[in-house]
Parts: sequence; C-alpha cells; structure tokens
Amino acid sequence: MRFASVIVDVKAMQTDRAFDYLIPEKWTGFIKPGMRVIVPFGPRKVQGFVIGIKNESEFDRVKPIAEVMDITPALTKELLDIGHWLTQTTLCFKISAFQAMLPAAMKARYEKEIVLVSDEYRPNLHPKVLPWFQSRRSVYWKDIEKSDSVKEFQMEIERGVLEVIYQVKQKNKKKTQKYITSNAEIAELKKESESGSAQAAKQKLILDYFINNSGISVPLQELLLHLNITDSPVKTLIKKKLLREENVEIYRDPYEDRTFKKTEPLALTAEQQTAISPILNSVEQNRHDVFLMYGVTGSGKTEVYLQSIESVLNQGKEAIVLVPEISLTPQMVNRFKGRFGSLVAVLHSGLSVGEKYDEWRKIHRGEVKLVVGARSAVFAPFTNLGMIIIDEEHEGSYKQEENPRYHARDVAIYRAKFHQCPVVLGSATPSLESFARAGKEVYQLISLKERVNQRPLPQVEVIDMRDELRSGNRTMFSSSLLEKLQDRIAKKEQSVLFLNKRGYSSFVMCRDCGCVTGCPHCEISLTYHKHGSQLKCHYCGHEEPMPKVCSECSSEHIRFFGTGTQRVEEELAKVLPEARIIRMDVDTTGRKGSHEKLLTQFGNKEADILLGTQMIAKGLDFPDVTLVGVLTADTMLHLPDFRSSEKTFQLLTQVSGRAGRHELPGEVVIQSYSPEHYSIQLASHHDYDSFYQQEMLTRKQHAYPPFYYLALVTVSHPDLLKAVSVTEKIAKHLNQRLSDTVKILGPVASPIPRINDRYRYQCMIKYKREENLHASLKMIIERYQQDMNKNQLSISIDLNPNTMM
Ligand SMILES: Nc1ncnc2c1ncn2[C@@H]1O[C@H](COP(=O)(O)OP(=O)(O)OP(=O)(O)O)[C@@H](O)[C@H]1O
Ligand SMILES: [Zn+2]
Ligand SMILES: [Zn+2]
Repeated sequence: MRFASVIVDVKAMQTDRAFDYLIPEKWTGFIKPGMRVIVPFGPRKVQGFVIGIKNESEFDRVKPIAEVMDITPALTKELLDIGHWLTQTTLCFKISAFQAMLPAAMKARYEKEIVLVSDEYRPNLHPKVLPWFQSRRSVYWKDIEKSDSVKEFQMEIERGVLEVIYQVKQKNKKKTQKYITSNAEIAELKKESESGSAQAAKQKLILDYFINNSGISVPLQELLLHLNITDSPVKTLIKKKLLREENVEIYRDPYEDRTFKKTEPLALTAEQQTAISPILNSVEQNRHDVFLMYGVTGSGKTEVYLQSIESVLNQGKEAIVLVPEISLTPQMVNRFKGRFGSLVAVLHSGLSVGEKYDEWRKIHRGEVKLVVGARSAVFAPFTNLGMIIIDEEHEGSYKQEENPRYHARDVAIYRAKFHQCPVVLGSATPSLESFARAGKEVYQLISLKERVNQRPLPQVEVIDMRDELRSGNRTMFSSSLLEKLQDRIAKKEQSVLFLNKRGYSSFVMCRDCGCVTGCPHCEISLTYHKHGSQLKCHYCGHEEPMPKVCSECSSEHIRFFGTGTQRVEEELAKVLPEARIIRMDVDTTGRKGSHEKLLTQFGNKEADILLGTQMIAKGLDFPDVTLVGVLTADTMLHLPDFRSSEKTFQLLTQVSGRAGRHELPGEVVIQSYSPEHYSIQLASHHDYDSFYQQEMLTRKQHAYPPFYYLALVTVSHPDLLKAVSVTEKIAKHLNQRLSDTVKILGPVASPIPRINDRYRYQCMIKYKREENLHASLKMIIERYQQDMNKNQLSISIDLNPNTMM
C-alpha cells in the first residue's frame, strides 16, 4: 500500500503539518508530490497538496484520498521546497505558502479539459488514449477519470502531446482561430500541383507550401499573408478535400492586438560594457552571484538587462524579470516584447484571472523563456532558470503585506542559489539594506554613474512654498513652475506634473470648530471624492455623502481640504487655460487599457502636461519631456514610518529622472514646505551617496535596519482592553524568552489605532541575531490559537515589516 503526505487547506496551527492518506489502488503511481487532491478532513472534504509519497504510515486508520485535482504536479519539487522555506522564514502556514505560488485560477475547482496539443501527435498517441481523440481534440477529465487509462493520459501529458486546461468561467468565450492543414498524402498534393492549369497558379502556390512544409498546421491569416493570396483558392482546395480547416483555441493573449516593433541590441556604451561583463561572466560559469546595479536614471539599465537575458536564452535557459506593479507600464512591456517577441509572458494584476492563467500555462509548458511580472512572478514555474532580475529593487511593493509575508528579493536569491545562477538587483536609488550589503561585498556592486551618451541629469530647483504664500501667491503653483510650464507650451515641449498622494488626501474639515470628518469604523479621516460628492474610507470601504453641516457644531462652514488630482487639474485650467492636460490617477485609469491609452496619447503629443500620482513616477521614457514639477514633495516625510525619508528621496529621484532623457535637456521644480530637509536637498543634487551616509547614521542611532532586523507583532480585537492585555502578555513573554541584546518596543497603539471597528496594538522587536526568536513567536500563535479561532482575536507577525502602519 502507498500513502501520501498531504498538507490540508485548514489554516490553523494544529493542522499545519502533513496528514497521511491512503492512495487508492487506481491512483498508485499516478499521484505525485506537488499535486493537489481532495481529502476527507473530519466531517468535510478539503483541498490539499501532496508533499510526499511513502510505503508506510504510522497510523492504522488512514482514510483514502477522495479526488485528484491535478494530472501533473502543479508545483515542482523546487517550489515545494520553497514553500517549506517560506513557512520557516515568514512564519506562515504551509498551505498559504503553496497557494501563494499558483495563479488564482488554480486556487478554485475548475473543470479540467484534456487537449491534444497538435494534430500531428494524433497517430502516435498511446493505444489506450487514441480512441478518445479519434474525432476530437479535447475530452473532459471527469470522463477520463472513470476509465482505467489515467496513467496513460498522465504519461502523454508529461510527454507534452496532451495538455491540461482549467476551464475558468469567463464572460467572454474562448477565442478560436482558423488553422489550415493538409488533408492528403504528399504524393496526392504533388499530383494536383503538377496537373494544375494556368488559372490555378494560386492553388499551386498553396499546394507547394504544404508539400515543402509537410505536416504543418498554419493559421489561415498567416498563410494568406505569407503567400500574398486571398482565401478563395484555399477554399477551393478545402472543397477538393486536399486541405482541411479547423478552429483552434488560442490563448487569451492580452497583448495580441499589439504589434511589437522588433528591436536589435544597441551598441553598449563603455560604462554599460563594464557593467555587463561580470554578469555575462557569471552566466557563462553558471555561478550564483548577486549583483547590485546602481545606475542613475536614464543610464541604460534596461539595455543591460536585455542583453544579459539574451545570453541566458542563448544558453537555453530561462529568465525572470520583476518590475513593480506600478511601473509595469506598456512602455516597459514593449521593451521586452520588442526584443524577445513571443518568448515573453507578462504577469500583472491588470490581467483577468483567465489571462493570468494562460500566461502561467505558457511558462508551465515551456513555451516562453522569459517572464516579466510583478512580485508573484518570482514563483514562475521555470525549471532551468538562468537569471532573475529585479528592477527598481528598492520598491516597497516587492514585500507582500499578507501571508506569506515574503520579500521577492529573498525568494529570488533563494531560487537563484538553487539554480546556480545570478540575480541582478537594479535601481537608481538602491534600498539602504542592499547598498549596505554591497558595501560588505555580500552583493557585487556595479555602477552606472552617467546617463547614456553623457546626457546631463536635469537641473533641479527647490521652491519654498512658504515664501510663495508670503509673497501673496495662493495658488498651488509657484511662480517659477508656472513660468516654466508656459515656456514649455510655447516651445511645444512636454511637462510631467507629479502629485504625491500617498499619506495625503483630501479630507473634510469644519472651519469653525476644526473637526475633521472621520470614518465611524476606523481611526482615520475620510477622503473626499468629487464624483458623486462622496466621502470614502480607504481602509474599510465605508461611504457616506458629503455632509452639509458639521456634525459637532452644526456650522455650515464645512469644506474639503487637500489637493486631489482633480483639484490640480481645475486650478491648472484657470492659470494655464491653453494647456492640454492628461490626468492619470485611479479615477481615470480604472478601466482596462485606459492606462495605456492615456500614455499613448501623451507619447503622440496630444497633450502638453501629464498630471498624475505615483503611477507616473517610474519607468516612463518620453523624449520631449523637458520639465518635471513636483507639487508637494513632503507629504510622505511626516508619516510615522522609519523609512519616510528614504521613500521621499527615492520618489523625488525617480520622478526627476523622467526629464531630459533624450536630446533635449531637462529641468525639475520641487515644491516643498520643508525644503531644508536632507532628503529633499540631496535628491535635488542627485546625491545618493551623501543621502546614504546621512540616513545610515540616523538608522544606526535609532537601531533600525539595516543595523537591526525588525519584527512587528500586531494584535487586533473589537474590545480595546482585550487588544491591550494580549499585547502586554506578548511583550512580557518575549522579554522573558529573548536575549538582552533585543529591544522590545511596546505595547503601543498602532499608527492607525482602529480599522474596521477593531482596535490595533503592536509590539516591535529589534534584534541582530536571535536564535530563539522564531520559536518564541510560534509559541505565541500556539498559545492564542483558540482565542483566534473563536474570540475574534487576530495576531499578525511580520518579520521584516516594510511599513509600521
Ligand atoms: N547603448 C545605448 N545606446 C543608445 N541609447 C541607449 C543605450 N542604452 C540605452 N539607451 C537609451 O537611453 C534611454 C534610457 O535608458 P533606460 O531607460 O534603459 O535607462 P534606465 O537606467 O533603465 O532608466 P530609469 O532607471 O530611469 O528607468 C532609453 O531611451 C534607451 O533606449
Ligand atoms: Zn464644526
Ligand atoms: Zn473605515
């Protein structure tokens, strides 16, 4: 008898281990580690992952597996191993780790179809499989499941002649395309071709094509284009039964209606050449190195990525490129698709569940060699990885803020060690952690200090907005910025206006009593949305109409403050009526494809000014942009977050980097209420090195990363006293168990003390090396497991928190 060790989908401490299940006779040899199964668990049936197969079980009453969900393993051995590692390093449940590595489409139970990959494989199908495909190309798995041929099917799938497709229910039906195949022996085609009359010249052309490419199945459109013919001779040949047409399902390719102009590798500049050579070296020698490519904005990092990837693909290996969600702009995608065409899969949150799954399938089947994607693309199921690149490596979004709370950089390095291949971390403003590691030679530092062709970095002017106010300017545009905007319009050049929205939004305040309208469920002010004149809570989703009078003092002098992009757009229209403006924010980019449409319009010079939030800060490369204006540089500076200076510096450097990237020189205007702050001053001088020195001093002084590691325990409960008392006990427990070198801060209220009617308390642990930490934190979860299951208590543990919020 054979048994499977299964991790079940029940998220609790007691069930976070493998359970034994009997493998029914007919599934013996079929079930493999990495497959998902349905198993009985208590009175219910739950999903689970098989992590191992064994001949014995130490238990005597072992229940059998009820159903098999996969036909080939969903997770490779490597990914299973990563799952175990994630469990240990992020303290998540094993099941959460495994689920995080699969596309959403595979998290649910969908109908499975088995599809013949190509008609040419039909004659060679296994005799037990062949009858199913005699006159069809696809069969439902639920029909096969009942037969005695499951193992043969599995073999054929592993061989790549059959494919499993999960039918994700979608509004739009599957897409199909007409394919043309020859329907007769070559000899017959030849006979027809030679007998042809003059008016059948077109037919001869087609016949010769199928004679020379025997067995080919070609999309009709492609054939017509290739031979420069209409479809009527094809139809004639189909009527003569010499050809046959068939509708074939095509992938839902989100980029299909786009043509990508093929690009060739550029001749590298001397600096790029120096930068790429250690990377190529590492690729050639299959060595695991981590490179930190520190290159100023516009220094041509992307070209270095592209040519590094080329060397990996030439070796027959695969590569992963991670980019932050927000900079996964069409411009960025175009650069990879333009160079590597259909070898590229793209994964990001803008795709539908079905599209994501289709992209994932291409990776799983080995049809693509490169994936460009956001954070979770680091789990792409490649088996022969040759490189992982992380662009904008300093970005906070590489850290997942829910279980498993992993950082993509750590996963990338872990995978690259396994595959003995390099990791390239790229940024114009590396995170302090990474730069410090490069300083200690844990990472190899590669520097690109100049822009391509020695183009200068833009001139930056910092404006003190308090002075503007004093001199009577009450608008949100300093006179200098306004002048420069006018100048650009006159010269037919373009400008980018950036509004830093994070940590700052339009709130409603009573001018008589100063009362700010807050969310009734969260300790945070409501945000004003002009559309529908609504107030919304960005944490719990609560909505209410804009009040007419103050709820405290009944005054009618109630109005909204702050500068949303809509407000800026309106103000701009007043001071610069002639300007053509494109606004990009969550409201204008909500619909699919609108993001891209707006950028294309801007690229076509249909507007003078691109106005937007974070989403325009990165990755954009427009030749005629010669002015960048930052309206409010300091909105992030005062957030209760030890990274606020670093984030401000990074953001200002990135936005400034959008100006003057091509022939025309660029200029930047930064408006601020605290212009003397070092992160603003040093960003305006493009001085990363000094910023690094200064910020490291502060971090050292206050015992923050990279000098100390952090762990954050957040406790929440509807009852304030309960939240406080649990946090107190946790702090005490940690104090007793951990060494004296550890600093434990708290309990204190979280920066947002209440969300969704739950009070939040936290306790922060600062440590350098602490053997006992993981075990002690695990004990906490065990201790409170019952309370968490039954009494609405929630405890979250974040090792390496990215924000303190
Ligand atoms: N060797 C080269 N020769 C000519 N042009 C180049 C070369 N390398 C890069 N470029 C061009 O220089 C511009 C800037 O390069 P790229 O966008 O790769 O910089 P980057 O370092 O990735 O910038 P950022 O960090 O600001 O996004 C691009 O338009 C790119 O096509
Ligand atoms: Zn009031
Ligand atoms: Zn709320």
